Amino acid sequence: MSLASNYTAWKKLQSIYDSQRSELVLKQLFAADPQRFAKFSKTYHSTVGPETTFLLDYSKNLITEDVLSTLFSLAREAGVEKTRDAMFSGAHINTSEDRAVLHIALRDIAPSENWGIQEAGANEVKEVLAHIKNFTDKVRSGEWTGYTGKRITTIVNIGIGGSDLGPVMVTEALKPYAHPDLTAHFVSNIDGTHLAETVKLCDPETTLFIVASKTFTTQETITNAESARSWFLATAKDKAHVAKHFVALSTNAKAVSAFGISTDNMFKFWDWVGGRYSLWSAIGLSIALVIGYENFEQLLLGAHGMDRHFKETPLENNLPVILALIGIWYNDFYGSQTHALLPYDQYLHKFADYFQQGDMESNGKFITKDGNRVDYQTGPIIWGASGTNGQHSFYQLVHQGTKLIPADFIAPATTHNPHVGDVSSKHHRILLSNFFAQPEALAFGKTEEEVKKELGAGASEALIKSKVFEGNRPSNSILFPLLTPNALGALIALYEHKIFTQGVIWGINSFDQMGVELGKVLAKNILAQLNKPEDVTGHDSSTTGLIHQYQSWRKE
Ligand SMILES: O=P(O)(O)OC[C@H]1O[C@H](O)[C@H](O)[C@@H](O)[C@@H]1O
Repeated sequence: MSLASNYTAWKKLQSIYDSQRSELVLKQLFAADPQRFAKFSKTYHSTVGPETTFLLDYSKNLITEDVLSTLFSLAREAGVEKTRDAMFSGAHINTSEDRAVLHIALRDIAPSENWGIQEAGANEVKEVLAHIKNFTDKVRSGEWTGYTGKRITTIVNIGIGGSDLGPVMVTEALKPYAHPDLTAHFVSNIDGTHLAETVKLCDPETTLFIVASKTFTTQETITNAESARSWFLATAKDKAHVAKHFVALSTNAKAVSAFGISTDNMFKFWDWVGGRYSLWSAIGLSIALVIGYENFEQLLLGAHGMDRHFKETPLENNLPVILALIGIWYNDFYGSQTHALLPYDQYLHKFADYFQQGDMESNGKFITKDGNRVDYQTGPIIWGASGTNGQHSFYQLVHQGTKLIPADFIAPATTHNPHVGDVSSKHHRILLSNFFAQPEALAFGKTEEEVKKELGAGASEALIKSKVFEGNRPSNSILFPLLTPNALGALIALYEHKIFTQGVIWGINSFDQMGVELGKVLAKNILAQLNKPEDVTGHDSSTTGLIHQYQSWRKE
């Protein structure tokens, strides 16, 4: 496998960038081609389940047909199609861990394509889905009761990283579908404050703890779960009651039993499900509890539709591939460091947080699969907030700062909350007017002449200059009818496959996460030294100094 920078198409892209960059001006490109929107936008229609549609408009990007076709050549040269097919067949494309990558098999439903069947064992997937359905139906109907016979009203998911962010993001996004009498909390941080503040809101008689951990060895999760159990037993007393209030989601049955949770109350998944791709697996139990199994299935089906699109559509019409390639154009040729995800939907307020792990843990790597150091940028820094809040904080820099920040604007045409008080339609129209205006302002800006005209005679040069918007700042817009479980599933899968495609082009392994290990090991070593100053050995003077100061100040 070669470095991406050695590909012919990469070199061609570099020369296009060097020679044509000054011509890539959105104002001119739009003026020169009235068909630009038609040319550079696509509507996605799901081929499975209920009609899920969305429009991807990528016309406000610094691209021409020549740039795009060279980007498609790059994808072909890098073997995107081949590696994609290898993933769907169950090949061990996660080479460093020698594992298949089959989150696509978790949502391979109705009708099943048997993707990666040998590896995934479709029956096992179905069995776990049936287990989830059975359990969630019981809890939601009140048939499953706590140790005093009361129904469960509160669930607390204890997990971190992929065992937390997906469930948090999706349950927030799909609140309109939530069970009215079930409240969900999520505890992730090892900071005891997180659990302490959460259990203040819980009654041990009516709370169900879901211990979510793929490995079941994660320090934060196991510590939080142990503390939650002792909080529960302080009231419930009898250990036998734990069975009604603690379930586990894991690939590690042995560790689950050792923790004291019966394997009957364990929902299993497999090592071919990456943590940051696991909301579709048993890790989604909290989602299914909150929105109901049928809606959870719709989420899976939405993703399945996008999987098919990704697998079957030629690259030129393939939405995840288009997003990936445009991202590479900015990341590797314009030198952009970040990519903003800006959903104009309060329900999607955790979307950027979710894809911080999804994208940055997948593609934040400097070593290729065959061990070479890359000589180009890989994964972008993902960040963002829901509109319009961001407009009143960081958009200043996006519009007039010195950095090029490509952004995706995401919005539903219809809101779940058309009526607020006795006001109808107003909020959503204002919201969407901003969703349309911001990409327009970024792309086309405001010239000095326009500012001068506005300010009239006598305005100082400095004031005029400060009000100029250079424009030519790129963005994608994604518009869909309504944020349903199905639409959300498709949207998440769209970004998952974008990440995949970029990883293949950069030649890195998007499915391991070696970079999180070193800190964990050092923390373990330091934890054993925290008692006494004389135990603190083997560190640099800064680390030693910090620990000594902590030891002198602490009051526990
Ligand atoms: O689900 P767990 O095994 O508890 O892992 C939780 C998280 O911790 C690890 O450090 C990884 O970086 C994440 O990818 C993972 O999602």
